[in-house]
Amino acid sequence: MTLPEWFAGSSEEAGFLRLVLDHVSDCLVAVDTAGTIVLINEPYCRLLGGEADDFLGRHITDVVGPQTKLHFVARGIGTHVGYPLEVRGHKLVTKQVPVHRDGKIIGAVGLALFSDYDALKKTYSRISKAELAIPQRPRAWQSKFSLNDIIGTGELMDSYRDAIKVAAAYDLPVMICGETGAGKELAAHALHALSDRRSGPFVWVNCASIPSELIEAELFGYEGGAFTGARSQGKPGKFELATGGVLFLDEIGDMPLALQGSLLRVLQMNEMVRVGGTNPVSIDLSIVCATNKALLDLVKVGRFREDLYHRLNVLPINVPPLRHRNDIPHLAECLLARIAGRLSKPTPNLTDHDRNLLIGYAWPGNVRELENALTRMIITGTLAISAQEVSSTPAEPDATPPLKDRIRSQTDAEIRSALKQTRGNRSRAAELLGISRAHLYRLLKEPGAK
Ligand SMILES: Nc1ncnc2c1ncn2[C@@H]1O[C@H](COP(=O)(O)OP(=O)(O)OP(=O)(O)O)[C@@H](O)[C@H]1O
Repeated sequence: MTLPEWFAGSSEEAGFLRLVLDHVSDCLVAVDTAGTIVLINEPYCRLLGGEADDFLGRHITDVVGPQTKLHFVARGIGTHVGYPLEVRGHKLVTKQVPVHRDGKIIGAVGLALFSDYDALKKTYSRISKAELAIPQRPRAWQSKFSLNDIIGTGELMDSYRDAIKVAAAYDLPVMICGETGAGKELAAHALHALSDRRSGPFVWVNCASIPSELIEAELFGYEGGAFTGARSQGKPGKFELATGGVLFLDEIGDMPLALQGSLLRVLQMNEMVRVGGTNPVSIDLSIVCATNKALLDLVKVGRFREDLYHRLNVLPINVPPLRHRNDIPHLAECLLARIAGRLSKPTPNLTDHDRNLLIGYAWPGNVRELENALTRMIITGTLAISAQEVSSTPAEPDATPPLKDRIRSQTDAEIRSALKQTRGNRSRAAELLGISRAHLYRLLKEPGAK
């Protein structure tokens, strides 16, 4: 390469830079503000069919043709990225940008991004295929709430929050039980936000709201043309979308029996096949389920598979119903401020009468019902709860042991049963529990394990 004075120094750096430019397989040319070629690398010389000395010192339009814009760019007139340029029969896609020194334009550099359109087409097709292969992760698949969003004071709420923290610390299936509106979905979001999988997606499915004939495709995805109406390029299911994160199966008690069998197989094998597909895809996610039904009762009447129940119910979280909580006025005050803020209204104060109403009512719809009553209060100015629904004595909290202890004993029971079934074979017991062997060993070594 023949070089301009300012580039032709004999320092090691200048030599190295010259070598780099010659080794770059893309064509590169630089001009000064007059459009005169001051630098040209080997690949461009090869493409033009000459030596650098044949081109240096000549105007760029003489060498590559009148369609180039590089001499304009060198005078500060524009920048061109992805500019198509035909040079001696070669169809290039180029980038032409000005070169600045001390804030002044001193020339321009032209670089071929692609040396022919075929190379561009091939690259485009590779990118498209790679994009199709990567499951798209829309921003929507994120947890929206954290532990801080769970309002509540007192022992009952502390042990409920502890149960979420414990569940978030393990990569084990979690079963969240609680009445409607008590906060099961909120707990699932908080769990994901606390877990090691928080940077992965949080994908939710409501098993009760998807028609049973569609739920399999919704969960496991489908290949193109798997059924009438299927998208031609297929679609990833919720399992694939949740890769690396948490899959939240809400209302698990409403999952059709046939699908329960498929789900169990997927959890046992740790891999799934899309509907209409043949290739198994391995899965890497945590399962969190929620139910407001007594699953064991469903098991007894044959509406929920017992084996699936045991596989999913490894770490239970019981969300307390509102009537068992002794912090209702505090919760109501916090919610009033939150809802009033959202509605851009002043926050009303609770009177003693309001507090008594709140404490005395049974709240069958739990926190959701409370939120609705408070929203109406902000709008109408009065807290209206139907008098006949207010009981004379507030409900007492259950005298159950702390949730942490219940989780521990539940985990122990599951492990004991698995070890019994496998006659003490820990590898097989781990398999049966759907956890790794190392995980089982960790659980067995934990303080309090029986
Ligand atoms: N401890 C809490 N602090 C603040 N808000 C809460 C709390 N618990 C529940 N909520 C709010 O109550 C509403 C109902 O909660 P969520 O949807 O989590 O209940 P759910 O148990 O999943 O109900 P469902 O069974 O009907 O689906 C939501 O707006 C949620 O943010």
